[in-house]
Amino acid sequence: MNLLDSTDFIAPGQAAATRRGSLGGLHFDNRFTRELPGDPITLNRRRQVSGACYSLVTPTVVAAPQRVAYSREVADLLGLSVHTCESENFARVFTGNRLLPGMQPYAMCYGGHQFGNWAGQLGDGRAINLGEVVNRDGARWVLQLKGAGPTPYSRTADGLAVLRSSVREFLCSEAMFHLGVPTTRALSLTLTGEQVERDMFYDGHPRLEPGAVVCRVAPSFIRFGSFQIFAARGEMDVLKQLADYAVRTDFPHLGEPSPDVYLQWFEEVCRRTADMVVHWMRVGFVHGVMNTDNMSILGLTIDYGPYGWLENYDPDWTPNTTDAAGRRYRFGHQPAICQWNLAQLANAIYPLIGQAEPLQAVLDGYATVYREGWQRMMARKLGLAAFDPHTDDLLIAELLAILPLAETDMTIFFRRLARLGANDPSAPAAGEDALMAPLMDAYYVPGQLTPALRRRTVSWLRRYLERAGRDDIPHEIRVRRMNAVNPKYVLRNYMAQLAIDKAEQGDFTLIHDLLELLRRPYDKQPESEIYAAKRPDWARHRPGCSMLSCSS
Ligand SMILES: Nc1ncnc2c1ncn2[C@@H]1O[C@H](COP(=O)(O)OP(=O)(O)OP(=O)(O)O)[C@@H](O)[C@H]1O
Ligand SMILES: [Mg+2]
Repeated sequence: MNLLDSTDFIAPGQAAATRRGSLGGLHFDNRFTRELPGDPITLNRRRQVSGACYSLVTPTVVAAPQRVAYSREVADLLGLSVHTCESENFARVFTGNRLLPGMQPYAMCYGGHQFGNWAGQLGDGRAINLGEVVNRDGARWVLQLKGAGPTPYSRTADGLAVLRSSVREFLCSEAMFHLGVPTTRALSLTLTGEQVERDMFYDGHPRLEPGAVVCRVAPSFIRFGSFQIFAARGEMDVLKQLADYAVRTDFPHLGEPSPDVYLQWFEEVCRRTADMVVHWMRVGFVHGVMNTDNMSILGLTIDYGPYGWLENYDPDWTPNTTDAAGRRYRFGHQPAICQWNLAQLANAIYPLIGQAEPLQAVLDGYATVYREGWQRMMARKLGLAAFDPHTDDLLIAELLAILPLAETDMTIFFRRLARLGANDPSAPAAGEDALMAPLMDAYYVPGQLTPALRRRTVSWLRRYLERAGRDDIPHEIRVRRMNAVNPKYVLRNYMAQLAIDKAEQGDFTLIHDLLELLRRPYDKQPESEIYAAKRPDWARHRPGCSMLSCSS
């Protein structure tokens, strides 16, 4: 039987499907709702929800579900065939119009610090979890619709998402995965057939935009703020239940929960978070809204809102106009913000451990874990065999001091470094023009590369080549290694915007093309060379390309 035959569906509002078991390949096992306390009130009304990790809520039925795109890798993870993904029912299920037996939709309760201030209860205001699929390998994947209608946590907002932000979320989740960055995944992008009003820059110019839903997929969507809310309310029993659940479900290798295991768990969360942000720094990703409600307990990148990609290397850049004044979430500040967020998580779980010192020690350890991870990563970007503290701290510091002095495309610059002949003993002695030639495409404004800056850059290149030459790695191997960590293609801000512009006209081809391109971000793809080039000039100041807001 086809998995998504209409006979397999029940409409929202009909009796909730409580039947567990497999259905044409999708096997639901809803451990989160089964094991954790739920909200006894099932009325979908905005309110404070106490003593509960979730509220049962049904996605809002929409007018005309239409599939825009899906990720075949994520479909495969879940065991969904191409035939199923291209069926009409697929769009109905993944906009929330139809529930499959075994699904039990719910919104999660969480709180969070937003821009450094405690915001109280936030929760899934527009995300609705459909259920947990256990796939053929026994792996657990939670399916979550973003933009599926209001929930008790919607506060003053509408519970919806627009095509613009959903294209960005869909493409970037998958692009990040293929870059090797820990992330939530995206199964599908669908249109609802309804219009949603948004004031993109909060400046009194609302417009109607097409409504859309992304189906996200992750082993868990638990956030730092999921623990904070219970600690803040003094609901210690729920805090403990959630922590025990998280340890048992997602960190089973740590053993049965105990104060010591909670500490080890926190240490692992610190390590995973450090690993995630090292990857962000490697590929030039700026999250844009690193509030504690947007931090995954699994160390996954979550919430692709006003994110952006560093084009010219500028550690002070933030894509988020809402953050323009304080630049709290600027590129260079992300590792420190992770530590600040981890400190909030430590505060929240402190009652489970009862001792501040060991928590503080783990938190302090984050700085070391991050630094070492960053050093290894930078050494790889430069094609060095290993980070040598005697020389490489200064070498890298000088490079990062030079890059912002002229607008220099980060992605192109690092990718092109591999073209320099680091194994050739005569390379450092090459003339200035020969040394600079592979890098010239990275400069946005030729005039900014003054003779003094050019001399300084050349002198750094010579130093770098001498240092790299000492490693004695064959050229082809060095190039291969560098090309495996320095992407050729990233989702440049303007590329997502072009895909949005077309999609809003009903043309989804660029979404499909970019999804395809970004499946192989490290490979040469000659037919797509244009996307490996610098951001075009028209995109320099265009909204959506250089500045974004939280409006989505
Ligand atoms: N249109 C909306 N309707 C209802 N709630 C919303 C809406 N937009 C954001 N929220 C809620 O506001 C809070 C902060 O929003 P934020 O922009 O971090 O999240 P988000 O983009 O909706 O979702 P997520 O973190 O799940 O990716 C969250 O509780 C979120 O659910
Ligand atoms: Mg969020």
